[in-house]
Amino acid sequence: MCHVTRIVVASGNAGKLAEFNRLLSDAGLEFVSQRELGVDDIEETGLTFVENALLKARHAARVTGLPSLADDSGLCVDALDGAPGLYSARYAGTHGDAAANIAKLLRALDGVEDARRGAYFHCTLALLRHPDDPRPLIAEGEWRGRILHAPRGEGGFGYDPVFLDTGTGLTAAELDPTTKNRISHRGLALAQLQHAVSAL
Ligand SMILES: O=c1nc[nH]c2c1ncn2[C@H]1C[C@H](O)[C@@H](COP(=O)(O)OP(=O)(O)OP(=O)(O)O)O1
Ligand SMILES: [Mg+2]
Repeated sequence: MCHVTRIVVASGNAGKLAEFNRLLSDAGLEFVSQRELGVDDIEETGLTFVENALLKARHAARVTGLPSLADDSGLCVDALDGAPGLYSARYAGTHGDAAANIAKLLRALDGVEDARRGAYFHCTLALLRHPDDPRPLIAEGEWRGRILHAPRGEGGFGYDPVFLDTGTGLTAAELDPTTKNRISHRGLALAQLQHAVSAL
């Protein structure tokens, strides 16, 4: 007998889902995206990453009856006092318009020298065993780098083409997916939850 635990990944972001699929290829677990199960995106009304991650995870768990994993993440730029941060997905107005978000970010940093273009990606993950789980598992990760003056690379999603990983000298969009997962905010956060996810 083989018992397969299904977990809903509470995200509508195809880039995140691809990264989760690669990270979560453990035997005995089946990860299903919320869209495949007919779960719609909800409004992210929280004022913190953790609140938004919990809102998304709870909604997906409630609709599907499955344990759920949600990710709330963003890019925090030093010279912009942490903006776009929590509002990264809707920075330029339309939710998830990466090209417009990048254009707005590069405009906001126009004339700022390299030494002052530091930034980090933040990721908060929330894992709920059921919608009313009173002790959700939370994990966080950060990835420091620098914002370039123009996009570079074809991989990844979101702000990846303008985010330089100073360790490798490559943008997040130039890194191969396995390397990005090993060093990224999302990969680091998920490493903390792996054990709990496997024990579900
Ligand atoms: O590794 C990353 N590489 C590039 N950009 C990234 C990354 N991680 C987060 N980001 C950006 C994309 C989006 O502008 C925002 C997340 O917003 P966030 O609300 O968490 O996700 P989302 O709305 O795209 O999908 P969903 O809420 O359904 O999971 O930060
Ligand atoms: Mg979102």
